[in-house]
Amino acid sequence: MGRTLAEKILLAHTDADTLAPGDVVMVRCDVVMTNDISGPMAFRAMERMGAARVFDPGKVVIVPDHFVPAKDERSAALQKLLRDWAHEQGVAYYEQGRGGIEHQVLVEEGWVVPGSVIAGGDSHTCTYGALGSFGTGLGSTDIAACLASGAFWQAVPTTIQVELTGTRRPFVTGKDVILAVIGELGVSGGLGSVLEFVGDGAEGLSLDERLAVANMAVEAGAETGLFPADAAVAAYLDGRTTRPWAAEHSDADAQYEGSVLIDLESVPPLVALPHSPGNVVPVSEAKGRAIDQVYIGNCANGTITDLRQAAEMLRGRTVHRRTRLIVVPASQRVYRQALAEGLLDVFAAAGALVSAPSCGACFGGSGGILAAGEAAITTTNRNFRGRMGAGESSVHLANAWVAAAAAVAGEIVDPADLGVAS
Ligand SMILES: CC(C)[C@H](C(=O)O)[C@@H](O)C(=O)O
Ligand code: SF4
Repeated sequence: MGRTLAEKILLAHTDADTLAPGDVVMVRCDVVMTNDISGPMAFRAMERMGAARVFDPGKVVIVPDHFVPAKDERSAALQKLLRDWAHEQGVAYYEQGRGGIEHQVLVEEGWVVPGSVIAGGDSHTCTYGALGSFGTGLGSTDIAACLASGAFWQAVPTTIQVELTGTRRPFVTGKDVILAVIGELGVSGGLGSVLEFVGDGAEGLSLDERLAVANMAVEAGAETGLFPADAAVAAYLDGRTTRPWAAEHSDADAQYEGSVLIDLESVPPLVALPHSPGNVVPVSEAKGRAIDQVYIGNCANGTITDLRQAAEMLRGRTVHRRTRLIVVPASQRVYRQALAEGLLDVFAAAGALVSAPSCGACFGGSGGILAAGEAAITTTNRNFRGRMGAGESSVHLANAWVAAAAAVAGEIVDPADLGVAS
């Protein structure tokens, strides 16, 4: 019987001769990643396990990103612990100013290659599926086990095939593709599964857009979201990594748990209404909702592609007087690229605040917390109640075109109604 891409990757990382969905197998990791929240917890768990050193310093990456720059004494202490630990263990460490949000950093820095297994102390480790890597988020105790032994227990997931066909309409991005999928599957429809994206519509997504899609696989409950590696991935990795890799695909007779077919021509720009990423409606149905804060950033949609879209919408325009706009490039590389392209000046001229690469307000950490009664539209991936601040605030999720258009209008609008500034 044929195997899915996920089964092939996992099998290559176990000592087993065969595996099937539901089997619990010990999987070797190629990379273990953790951050300033999950890291310190994992280090303590590692100590309790009696492990003093990591299994392989060349395979461990530490990225402080959730509370950077340190927002208070506590976050400063956590970051000091992380920094000291990383240096003591001799593992890779991306200091603020040289890194950014963990997932963007790992991809940019060539840690992520097709066919690899990456264990991350963060639920959006599934982002790496954009490059055909089995990236998966684990709890801190599992991360501690990975740091100490280089392996973790994984229940072999089933695979749901998501076929994307056709051409996208204007102002429709990878964000809308994944919102459409979550709208269809629901927030737990992917539990115990991997989402595998195939079809001409998947191949037509740029790498940045694939990152946005894979990133939100976990919002459908999935273990990860996989794109089989293709020429676009090969081109991206060229000169970026020395890690060996090979492109794999699911066999033609592989067994799927289910399938979803999305005709991209029928997908308009979408908005996930408060308080669930599964609460998806066409932007036309969200029109007219007043917006206090627009936030363009996060590990799903803080890429140069997102910033270009936002800048195109904002060039020569100003942010509405009742609204504030915060733009957070996902990494220092994205920041510098945006600077070189003049995008940061477009934002500043429009009256937006450009912040340092960080998780920032995405999870209510710092730099843009919402007050009770406030409404936001963001390019982030979660809009649970209280996610960005007060329990009585509300968050809408959308792509960068829609978010930037809302900043101009002071309310949610269809970006097509506004058009891009000439
Ligand atoms: C705090 C952190 C470990 C968490 C996660 O695991 O995803 C965060 O990044 C989030 O997006 O909620
Ligand atoms: S940007 Fe947001 S979603 Fe991504 S890792 Fe940071 S807190 Fe989590």
